[in-house]
This record gives sequence, structure tokens and C-alpha cells, in this order.
Amino acid sequence: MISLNIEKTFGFISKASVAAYEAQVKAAQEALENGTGKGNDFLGWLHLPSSISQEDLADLKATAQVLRDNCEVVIVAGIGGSYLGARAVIEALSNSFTWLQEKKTAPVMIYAGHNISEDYLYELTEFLKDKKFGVINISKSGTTTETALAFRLLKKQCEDQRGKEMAKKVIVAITDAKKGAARITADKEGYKSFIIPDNVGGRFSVLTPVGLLPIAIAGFDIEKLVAGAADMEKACGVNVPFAENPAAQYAATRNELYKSGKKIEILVNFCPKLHYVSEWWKQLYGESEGKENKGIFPASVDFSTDLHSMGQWIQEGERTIYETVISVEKVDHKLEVPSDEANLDGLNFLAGKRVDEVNKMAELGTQLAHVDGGVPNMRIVIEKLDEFNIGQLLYFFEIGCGISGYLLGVNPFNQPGVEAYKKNMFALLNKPGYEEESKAIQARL
Ligand SMILES: O=P(O)(O)OC[C@H]1O[C@H](O)[C@H](O)[C@@H](O)[C@@H]1O
Repeated sequence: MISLNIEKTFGFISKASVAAYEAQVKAAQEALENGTGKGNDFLGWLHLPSSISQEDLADLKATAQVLRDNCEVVIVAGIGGSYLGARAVIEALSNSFTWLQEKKTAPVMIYAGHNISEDYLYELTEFLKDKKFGVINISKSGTTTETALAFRLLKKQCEDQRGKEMAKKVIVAITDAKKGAARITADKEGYKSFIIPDNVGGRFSVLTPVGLLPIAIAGFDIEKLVAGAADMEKACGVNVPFAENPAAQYAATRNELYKSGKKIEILVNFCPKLHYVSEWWKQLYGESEGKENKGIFPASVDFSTDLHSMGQWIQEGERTIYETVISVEKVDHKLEVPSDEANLDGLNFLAGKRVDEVNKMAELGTQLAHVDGGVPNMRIVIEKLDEFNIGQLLYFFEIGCGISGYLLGVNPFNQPGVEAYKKNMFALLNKPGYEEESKAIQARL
């Protein structure tokens, strides 16, 4: 079970000030539960874990098996909420060198449609030339340029390389039930498709087919992932007392820190496999809260790596930050530091110790140093990196985000600001329908 420790924020904010959020948090939880708050048409994620059926999972697993049987490589084409959740889970659970291993137990998962780099796409299509590959085209709106562009290239290559019939088998669409170009293409081509429910926004969609299908293809147990999330759904339920509800505590603490001038939350890990969990978290909190000229800026670092790059800033830079550390209790493997007679590197004081013990002391030492340096610290402890625990972590952050957004007073479920760059890009590229905008933008250049 995930636990949250906020003790090391109390030198900066008081225990009483966090406790004072109880009523407000309760109101936020009830607004979520009763669908009476802002953005209430996007609450499909709230009870998603407990409502996923065995049939849903069986359908996903069957499709995953088709791709596993027919592909050496699977491209997950999507951006933002349409790829980060899958990537976060897959990378957290995979061997760090999985794509370099000779004997593969699952297709190699590659991501595309999340940038517009010509070199990235060229190099990808080159790499795929002699590969049996499949594609999952993931886009809720079905109109996102980055993803649509990559999919256009990949679809053509897949059909040319593998033939129309096989392409039909190994291309899957995950999109809206009715709207958007991805839906039209999937229906016309006869692709297997899954629906992203209307009331689940992209950044909350990891437990829909958006995340579950790629995760199943990569060989992970989606049943356990969902079970972990469902467990957290209970642990963070509206009837759980404030002091015992980790998501309520997290939401209250971060809002109080924000009020006290801590404008930046840095999500910290000591395990590189969690890098994409942080990327997923940044979208979740950034898009949900960064609006109306307010919102905590979500940042992230991978320690101890970034202690050697960002550590100086965190220790002694502007005191507007706090840290939330994801601490993994148990590692999967055992590796001891060997003893060396010559001891030229002076490391014999570590001989016989587990590498993880060194890492844990780095973690503890960092926490104490940063708190001494004026950085409040929260700790989320998860038992280990497996499907159940990751499922818990995902839902913890989702519900924490819903509550936190309501405490902040914004609509956590829209993202109007994301359209500004798209409008300009379409105007600059002379997209039909943008004639006026094109003229106006040209006049500014
Ligand atoms: O799934 P899609 O409709 O392609 O959207 C993909 C992503 O891009 C959008 O611009 C939004 O800002 C994100 O919230 C979304 O997750």
C-alpha cells in the first residue's frame, strides 16, 4: 500500500494549517463524487478502476495477443495523455535494457506521434524497414497533428511492407466513439478499435484502452494494474477520514505549500525507470492546474543522476520549490558491491553492501540536506515496482489532482491554453479554414 509522509513539510507550514483543509477537501471530494464541480462532464476516471469489467480486459488481452503474435515491434502513436501513461507504466515495469536483449519475450515498444522531428520519423521508418511491425493509433480527438502525421507515414509503410491484409490485423485504433479522422479511418479500413470514453480526458486515460492495450502488448498484467488502482480508489474514497486519506493529505499539503510561496513542485525519483511516471505526472498536474494565471509548476528530476546537475539549484537556488519523492521500498534484484584487495578507488567501506543500500542512503542524505537547505519534502513510499503498486500510484495521483484542482479553484479537466500554439501553427501552414488567421499572423512576421 502506498503511504504518504508529510512530516518534513512541517518546518515550513504548520500541521494545523494542513489540518485546516479538512472541510475544503471534503467539499472538493463531494463535488467530484456528486458531479457538481467545474468540468463535471469529465469525471469518467473517478470510478473507472472499479468499473472495468472482465470482458473489457479479455478483449484487450485478445487484441494484445494478436499484436504479440504478429509483431517484433509495436509503435504507440500518440501524444500527451495518449502516450505518457502507457510509456510510464511500461518503462517502470520493464528491464532497463529490454530493447537490447537478444531473446525477446514481447514486441519492442517504440513511441511516435509525440513530436514533429523529421529526423526522428525518418530514422524510425528506416529502422522499421526490415521489421514486422504493428501500430496503435491513439488519439482521443483523432485530429492531433503530431499523431496524425506519424500515423499517415506508419500506415503507408505497414501496408507497403506487410500487405493490406496483415496491416489490417496489426493496426489498432484507440479513439472517440464517433468523432475525428482516426475513427473514420479505423471504420473505413476495418481496424480493430477501442473507444476512449467521452467523459475521460486524455491525461486521465491511462486505465482506458489508451494505456491498457500497449501495456498488455508489452507483456504486463493489466488485471493487477487495474486491481491496484481499484484498491487506491477505495483508500482515497470520499468516506475515508481526511487524516487517513493519502490523496486528501497530498492535495491539502501541496495547496498549503503553494500558498506559502512554494510555486514549484519537483517530483523526485531514485530509480530511472520512473522517469516517465514523472512525465505523465507533469502533464496530469500541469494541464489540470496551470490556468487563470495560477497553479504549481510541476517539474521533475531523476536522482541521484540530477543531483550532479540540478542539485546545486535545489540546494541553494530561489526558495520557491518543494520536493515530492517517490521512494521504492524493495528492488527486484540483488547486487552487492565487491571487495577489492587493492582498494584503489577507496570503496571498500561499501564492500558487501547492497547497491540499493547505497542508493537509500543517498536518498536519506538528500532529503536531510534539502530540508536543511529550505526545501519542504513529501515522501510517497511504494513497496516495489510491480503492476499492483504502479496501479495504486496512478490512481493516487489522479484523485489527488482532482481534489487539488478544486482546492485551487480551477476547472482541472479542461486545457484551453493548449489551443493557442495549434491555432498559430495551422495559420502559418495555411490550413484550410484558417484563412483569416493566416493573414493576421503573416502581418505580424
Ligand atoms: O488524444 P488526442 O486528442 O490526440 O490529444 C493528445 C493530447 O494533446 C492535446 O493537445 C491536449 O493538450 C492533451 O490533453 C492531450 O492528451
